[in-house]
Amino acid sequence: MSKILVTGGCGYIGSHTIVDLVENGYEVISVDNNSRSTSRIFEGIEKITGKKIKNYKVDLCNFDDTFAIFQENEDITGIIHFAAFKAVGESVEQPLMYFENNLVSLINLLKCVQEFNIPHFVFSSSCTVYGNPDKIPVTETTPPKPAESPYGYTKQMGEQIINEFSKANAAQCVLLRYFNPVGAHPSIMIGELPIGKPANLVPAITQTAIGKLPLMQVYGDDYDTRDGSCVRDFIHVSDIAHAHTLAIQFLEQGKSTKRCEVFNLGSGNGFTVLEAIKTFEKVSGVHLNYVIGPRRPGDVIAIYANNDFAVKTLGWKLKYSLEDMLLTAWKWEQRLKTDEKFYQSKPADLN
Ligand SMILES: NC(=O)c1ccc[n+]([C@@H]2O[C@H](COP(=O)([O-])OP(=O)(O)OC[C@H]3O[C@@H](n4cnc5c(N)ncnc54)[C@H](O)[C@@H]3O)[C@@H](O)[C@H]2O)c1
Ligand SMILES: O=c1ccn([C@@H]2O[C@H](COP(=O)(O)OP(=O)(O)O[C@H]3O[C@H](CO)[C@@H](O)[C@H](O)[C@H]3O)[C@@H](O)[C@H]2O)c(=O)[nH]1
Repeated sequence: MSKILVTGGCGYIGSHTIVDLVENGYEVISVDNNSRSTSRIFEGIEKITGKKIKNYKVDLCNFDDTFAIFQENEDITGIIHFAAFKAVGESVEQPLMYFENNLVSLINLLKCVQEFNIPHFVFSSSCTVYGNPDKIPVTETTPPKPAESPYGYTKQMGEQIINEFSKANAAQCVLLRYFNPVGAHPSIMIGELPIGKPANLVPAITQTAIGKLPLMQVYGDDYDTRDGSCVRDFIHVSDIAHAHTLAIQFLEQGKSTKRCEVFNLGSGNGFTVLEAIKTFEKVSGVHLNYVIGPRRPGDVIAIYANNDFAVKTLGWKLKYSLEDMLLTAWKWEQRLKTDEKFYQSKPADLN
């Protein structure tokens, strides 16, 4: 059985991917220092899969501790690297913290890939590498634009580091560019746990709907789009998760013709912020308390994916609609309300 090391396994996308890997017969271990998450998420993973997952509470920026995980698990066949800081605004305020955490952890891992001859490496990238594209939908060959934030630079630099690494090493790599992952596992046993006031749209919607936030703002309705609000490609987190299993299978089956392959992971549909809100109101039956506010600096106006390459090459079939994404996110928010520790969570008391 293949053994996959998932970094950031307690996080939003990592936890959903662990479930998908286990359901597809993989043995999984996780490493997460819980700087942005709680290991309590494994209770949910265990309920869904019936499996206990071993997590190493290790900071990947610590090389010796990271190396020790590989010494203890010499049979690791692949790595899926999610662990990173991801808040765009925070990265503008604390750029060095972002460059250090996201790049040092990546380099430490790649050193271990080299040292232990790990054949397969999958990296969490982002459509942020396309910036404000001249033409939509974007394909994998759409030229990258300069990043809008230090966070964005860590993704662009991460891609470059892996590209160069793969030329000089035996490992084969896959870069997955996510669009806007939202929603929760259909079992509602795991989902997103934003820390503090959510910066992202869907947690802002669900927290407003449940009354945790009094009101939310739509950042701008004067863009050149069909209703004036920004356009995004929302994709269910479980569909994103399954693409990781397919990426590992693609590498294992020797189907990659390149040392480093890139895939867009989006639904291929663009919805506006106001359309997402209307869809939420329809599926939840809740009237959302929102106002139109000013534009948020740095926001991309409109982006969505051409996902043909992932669909054809990986055999990726999308299961979930925008309605499913918003309904599962809403059910998860309602579930969190019954668990005060999660519901009231701040970074320090998550663990
Ligand atoms: N969620 C999104 O909208 C989105 C979009 C595009 C790309 N991504 C990327 O996908 C990946 C996963 O995102 P997510 O939404 O699951 O984020 P998340 O914050 O929920 O999960 C990341 C996990 O990594 C852990 N971590 C961070 N630094 C670490 C370190 N140095 N050592 C060990 N563990 C560490 C955190 O504790 C957390 O559990 C990230 O690389 C993110 O940049 C996310
Ligand atoms: O309270 C809110 C929050 C968001 N938005 C708008 O909703 C859209 C989506 O915003 P958000 O959910 O923050 O996602 P993005 O800005 O598209 O960025 C996400 O998606 C990128 C591409 O995957 C990742 O790189 C980022 O890390 C991730 O935060 C944008 O137009 C925002 O202005 C609002 O109107 N009100």
